[in-house]
This record gives sequence, structure tokens and C-alpha cells, in this order.
Amino acid sequence: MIDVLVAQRGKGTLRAFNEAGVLAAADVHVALRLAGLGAEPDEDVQLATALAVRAVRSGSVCLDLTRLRDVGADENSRIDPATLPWPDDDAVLAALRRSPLTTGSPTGPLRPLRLVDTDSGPLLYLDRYFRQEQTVRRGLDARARDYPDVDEGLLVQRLDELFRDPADASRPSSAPDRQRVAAALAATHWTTVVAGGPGTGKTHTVARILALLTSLHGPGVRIGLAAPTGKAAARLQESVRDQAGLLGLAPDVTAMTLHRMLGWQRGRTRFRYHAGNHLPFDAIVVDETSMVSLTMMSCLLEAVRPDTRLVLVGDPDQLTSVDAGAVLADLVARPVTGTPNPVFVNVAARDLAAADDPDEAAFGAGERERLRGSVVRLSRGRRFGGGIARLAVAVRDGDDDEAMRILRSGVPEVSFHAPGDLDALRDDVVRSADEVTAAAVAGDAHTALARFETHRLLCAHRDGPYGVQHWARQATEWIGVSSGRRPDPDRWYPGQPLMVTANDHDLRIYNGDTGVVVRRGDDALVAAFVRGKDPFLLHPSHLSAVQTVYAMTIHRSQGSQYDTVSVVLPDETSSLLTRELLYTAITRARRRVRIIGTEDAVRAAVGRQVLRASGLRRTILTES
Ligand SMILES: Nc1ncnc2c1ncn2[C@@H]1O[C@H](COP(=O)(O)OP(=O)(O)OP(=O)(O)O)[C@@H](O)[C@H]1O
Repeated sequence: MIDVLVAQRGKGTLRAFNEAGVLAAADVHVALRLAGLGAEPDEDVQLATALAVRAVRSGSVCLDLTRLRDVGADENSRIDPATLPWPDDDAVLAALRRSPLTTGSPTGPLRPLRLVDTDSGPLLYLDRYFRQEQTVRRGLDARARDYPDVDEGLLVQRLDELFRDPADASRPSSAPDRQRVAAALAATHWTTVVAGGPGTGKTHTVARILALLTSLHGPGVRIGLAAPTGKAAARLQESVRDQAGLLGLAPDVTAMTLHRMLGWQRGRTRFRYHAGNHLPFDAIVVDETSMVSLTMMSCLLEAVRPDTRLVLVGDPDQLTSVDAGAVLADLVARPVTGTPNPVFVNVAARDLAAADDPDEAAFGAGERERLRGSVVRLSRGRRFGGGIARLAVAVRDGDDDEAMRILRSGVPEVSFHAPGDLDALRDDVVRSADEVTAAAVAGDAHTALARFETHRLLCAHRDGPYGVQHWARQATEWIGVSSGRRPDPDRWYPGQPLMVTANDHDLRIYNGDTGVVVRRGDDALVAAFVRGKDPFLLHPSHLSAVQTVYAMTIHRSQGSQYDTVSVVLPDETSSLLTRELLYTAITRARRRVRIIGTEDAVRAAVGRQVLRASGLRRTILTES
């Protein structure tokens, strides 16, 4: 309830911003505490400090001092922030330049803020985040200074074997093949970023990268596979194992959460692996990197040996991590530092020179520049029907007219419904619940879990008329009316859809995992979760943190896909309604996406991009 609190000690400008809901009480408290410790009476500095704390709270790594007033109204704002008593930008900057909080306190070593001049203006950091960003920046730059030794002949041969023409497996795929380029980059550079939307073959490519590295360095090559969440790690492991036989990879290849790979230790603040104790791998692949925060990325880069290949995979257009940073998007957009390995230039020459193919676009000038920084984007969607892919691209590119045109075009994969037009949604909710329940009652966990993936109802908010709670109640009511049964909310029942809300490392059940309650042969109820080929079963009472999930937030759905996705959009004033949110929701759908909301809400979402300030995309000129 931080939002409604007003800091008792705040005065003047801070108090006005706090009362307006722009600053939370916690922002004010931190700013006043730092000002007290650093003997800084200047109100402008105190306001900038509080805004820097707020910036981190809302996902930025720093405060962009050229856009102070862009803090924007959010759910907590009670008045239009533009009407607040904003100080003059130049005065704030001048005060920060001479402040003991940025230059060092005369009363001690305290220097909690960093003022950094960049090619696009000054940024204000809380010291901790500046240090983390520097770790990432310097780590990446150092890793780009040289490259691994690779046998070019063997590399060409293996690339040809691994990337085959889908229509005629007896020959290599035609150029340009971006997946082959991604694998060539990963073999020839210490750090590679493989970006791509859903279904563009990221996991397919990862499996081939692992096979390639195994050929180049022998079967003893030590590979670490990780993802930021347990669910994503389980999915990665499953996909790679599916292809292991075909590609000659070890059948027991395992993936783990990044926390686990880094050696999270109960009760300790530090990971087991760090700059003084490097991770014992020759190659590390991280999937779903868009969900990795700046803090985790800096821990990872510190812990990676300089001669370990690091491959970062993910979709930079998706929602970013809950914590501060949008590292993957920053890495894709950051200025290129290193020089490419000449072996790569030779090996990829055919793909780089190729013209557009009916299936694959040629590399443009901007992309060639990115390749120099070992960043490649996979672009050919291999899973969606055309309508979903075109809608996702229109949203990603900020083209609201095109998004509306597709939504209203009547293509079978996409439909658009006014807020009260709920018949089709109700039918899908009731049908999928009936199918899940029938399988669960019959004790068929496999089918129950499969049917549970056929439809998902997604919301932006948790609370309120557009929130998960409201829509879960609505879904329960529809199911109750249709089936004539009203489940007792305090008892487990067959067909009950579950979502885990906290990690349990011992049970290997993770926050965000979804499952279904199923009746076993002896009539006992078990909770079933997807784990590889066979469902993982356990008594529901072993689950310490679990919810019934007839609707879920779009944030929670990240990393999963469903046959049909229904998205309830909030009204256009909701600050949660952003391009990244809508893109993430649409791309959760494998076959069909249904958007429920107004045209204004769609246009507002497409028009509002999450702006997470960070210095990674900029060149630093000076830092105080
Ligand atoms: N080059 C290819 N030839 C044939 N099939 C492919 C190729 N690349 C990918 N696929 C197939 O396309 C589908 C999507 O690929 P994959 O799962 O690797 O995509 P992804 O980008 O990892 O998706 P997600 O974002 O869901 O993780 C899979 O069924 C995969 O087998």
C-alpha cells in the first residue's frame, strides 16, 4: 500500500509530488535519508534522488535527466503530473553536479548517486545500478575484444550438415538462413545474442548450436543451459532433449534456472559463482533473456569465464523483467564495440550476400552492423497462422492502423470483440473446462493437461473490472451455470486448474507453473503438472503456494503458449496497457487470438511503449 502513504517527513516539493501520487512514501524516505547522510539540503537534488528511486521501482535502471517530466501519470497518480511544481531542468542538473551525493560527502565516503554524461544527455543513477551496468558494459566489451579459435573447414562442414533444406534434406538450406548465421556467430564469438519472436526457431537453433560446439570441441565440452524461470528452463530442456537423438547430443542434457546455475544459497546474499569463482562451463546458453534483470545479468557476466561462450536468446519485444532493466532489448540496440571474427565473415559470406528469399529476408544494412556486434535476429515465423504473425508485427512496429485493419479483417486466426460481446469467450471457457474436467474425472492426467492448454483467458490487471480476479469469478460462474455444479472453493476438485505462486526448489515446482487436479484410480486427488513426456503428480496438499486459475495476467503467461488466447484489455487510460503487453499477449496464441476491448484501448496500447531508461544503449562521455 505504498502508493497511498504520504511520507510524514516530506516537505515542499517532495511532499507535493508525494501527495500527487507521483512519488511513493518509500521514494521520499530514501531521498531524505540519503540527503541527511550526505548533508544535502537542496530540494532539487532531493527531488531528483526520489525520482531516481522511483525510476528503479518502475523498471528503469536510471533517471533520464532530459526527460524529467516524462514520469507520466500512473495508476497511483491523483493529479496530472504536468501541473506539479517542476523545477527548472538546468537548475536540477547544476545542483546535482555540485551535490555531495554525486561528488562524495565531506562527512564520509558516502556517494550514493552517479551523474553520468552520455552522448544523449545526462543520466542519474543510484550507485548500485551504475556499478551493475558497468559490470555488464565492461564484461561485454572485454569479451568482444577477441574471439575463439575455430577450425573453419570443420565449421563449414557442420553448418551444412545441421541446417538442411526443409523441402529436400539431402542438401543444405538455401541462403539466407538466419538460423545458420546465428550458429556461425555463436561458434566464432564469445558472446552472441539470438533475438527472435515466438516460433522463429530459437530453440531449434539452440539445439544446433550445442551440436555444433560439441563437434568443434569434442563430447567433453561442458554446456550450461539456463532460463530465468523454472518453467522456461523445463521447456528449454524438453525441447533440446527432443532433438538430442537427431543431433547427437547427450540425451540427459539438463537446463536449470539462472539462480540455480549461479549457485543460489539459502540465507546467503551472494551466489556461489562470481568473479573470483567462475562457472565451470565451456558454453552457456540462456533462454528467455528478455526476463533477465540488470542485476542478474551483471551477476552472470561476472561469473562467466572469459573463454566461455555465452549465447543469450530471447524476444526483445516482449515484456521485460519485473526488476529493473530491459537488458536484452538494450543489448540488441547498443552501439557495436568489437570486431567480427574473420572466420565468421568467411563462413557467413553466402548468407550475407544472398538476396531476399520467398521465406527469409536478406540482411539489411542495420542488421549487418548488428552482426558485427554478434547480434542476429531470426525473423521467419514457423509456427503461427499468418494473421497472428501479421498482427504481432503491426503491434511491435507501432502501426495501430494496420493492427486495427487486421483485427477487423475477419481472418480466421484473429477476432476483435466489444467489451460486452462475450458469447464466444464464454463458449471457450466452458468448453475447455468441460474437457479438462472430463479427463480429470477419468484419471487421464495427460489429456487433462493437454486440454488445459487449449484456451487461456488473459488480463492486464489483477484487480478491478478488467482484472484477473473479476474474470476468474465470471468464468467460474459460466462454468457453474453450464455444468450445474458449483465447486466448493475450499476443497480440491477434479478439473481444478492450478497455478503455483512460489518456487519450491525441493519439489522442483516453480512460480508460474500450471497444472490440473486429477482423480487417481484409488479415488484420491493428485495435482498434475507437465514435466517432459509424463505428467508429474503430487498430492495437492504438498503445494504450499497455489491458486485456482481460470484467468491469469499477461505477465504470468510469459514463456507459455496456448491454442486460443482471449485477451481482456483494460480501458485506454490504464498505464499497464502498453505495446509490449499487447505483443506478449498476442504471441501467446498458437492458433487463434481473441481481443476483447475497445478500439481506443488497442490504439492506446500500440502507441504506448515501455520506456526503461538505461545507459547500455549509449556511449558514456564522463561520469562523476
Ligand atoms: N529450420 C527449421 N526447419 C524446420 N522446422 C523448424 C525450423 N526452425 C524451427 N522449426 C520448427 O518450428 C517450430 C518453432 O520452433 P522453436 O520452438 O524452435 O521456436 P522458438 O523461437 O524457440 O519458439 P518460442 O518463442 O515459443 O520459444 C518448432 O516446431 C520447430 O521444430
